[in-house]
Amino acid sequence: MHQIAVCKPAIYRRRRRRRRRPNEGDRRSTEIAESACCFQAICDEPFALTQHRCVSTQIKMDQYADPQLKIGFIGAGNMAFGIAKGMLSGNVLPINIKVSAPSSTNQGRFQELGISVTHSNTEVVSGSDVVFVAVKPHLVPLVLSEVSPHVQQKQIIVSVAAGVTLALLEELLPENSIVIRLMPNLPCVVQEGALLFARGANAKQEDGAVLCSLLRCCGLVVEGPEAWIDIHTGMSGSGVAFVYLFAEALAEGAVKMGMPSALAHSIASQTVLGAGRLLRDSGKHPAQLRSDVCTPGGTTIYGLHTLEQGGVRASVMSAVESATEKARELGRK
Ligand SMILES: NC(=O)C1=CN([C@@H]2O[C@H](COP(=O)(O)OP(=O)(O)OC[C@H]3O[C@@H](n4cnc5c(N)ncnc54)[C@H](OP(=O)(O)O)[C@@H]3O)[C@@H](O)[C@H]2O)C=CC1
Ligand SMILES: O=C(O)[C@@H]1CCC=N1
Repeated sequence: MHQIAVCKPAIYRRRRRRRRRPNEGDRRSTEIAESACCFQAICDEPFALTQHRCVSTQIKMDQYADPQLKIGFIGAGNMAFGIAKGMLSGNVLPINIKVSAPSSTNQGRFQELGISVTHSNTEVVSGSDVVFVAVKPHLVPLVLSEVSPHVQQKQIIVSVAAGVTLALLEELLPENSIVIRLMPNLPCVVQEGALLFARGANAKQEDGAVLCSLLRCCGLVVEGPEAWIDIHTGMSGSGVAFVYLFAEALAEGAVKMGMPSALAHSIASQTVLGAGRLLRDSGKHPAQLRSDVCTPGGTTIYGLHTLEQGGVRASVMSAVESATEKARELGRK
């Protein structure tokens, strides 16, 4: 039996809400009741992950983050920025976020959002309720040994580092620390991320709910067993780059056939976006949608035949496999 928290069903994702002020409680509870889109469910079948609307509701979670929560990021790179940007489109306020990094190289874009920055990791940890560890995987032991003396038991420590296991995180932090392992992806920055998290031994359902409430505007947020995190890393964390490669190749094909490059790239990105939205929002299997595009004897089936001859399906499956294996390998180091 897997515990699955689906925080943001696709059906609601398009309804953007303006940022709320802390005391807009009444309107918020009405909206929560209306949308009922953030809940914890117990599902027997992993297939429920694809349903976006779960199955049997057990605990209804607070849909919005506590506006008083203090959020810290250790690391000011691409992923920290993506998550912070996604959070700000919910009801998290920039004054409640602090980011640390050794250099100022990446701090400017956070400052532009009104987020405060520092070079001190311990300052971030000391002032935060939830701390995101967003440094490269090999730096996690160094960073956690530095901040560990400042970690308190009420804090939630969330690592986004590929391959770094809950067991290692728990070993590097004080006993009984609340630890969550999260694998996000870059489209969090445009609120279209796909995020999977697993709770450590001391992280309760409520801690998962707090994380969901913070991430609810980053995209689809799902809880699953830790064994799925490396797979999600290969399919979705890294998978975003596989899709970009496909988009680039689409555009290059069009350039080869004589279309101007800028137009080709613009149409390629819209094609990927449109195909993705239709796939997600229709709930149809990709094979069904593919068939909807194919006229018998028409252009698409000729193109698909060429792709199959090139082994694209096997290549993509192998890409997910090798990225997953690499994540597992990082975890064994
Ligand atoms: N990029 C992605 O799409 C995804 C990344 N991840 C994970 O996110 C994590 C971060 O990746 P990403 O954002 O791409 O990496 P980046 O290289 O963009 O950013 C790394 C950040 O870590 C900072 N840093 C380096 N050393 C320290 C230190 N000792 N203390 C505090 N901060 C430090 C860097 O500082 P400075 O700014 O000074 O260089 C930089 O801001 C990785 O573990 C990765 O596995 C997970 C999913 C997707
Ligand atoms: O390439 C990486 O290692 C990270 C993890 C997933 C996406 N980027």
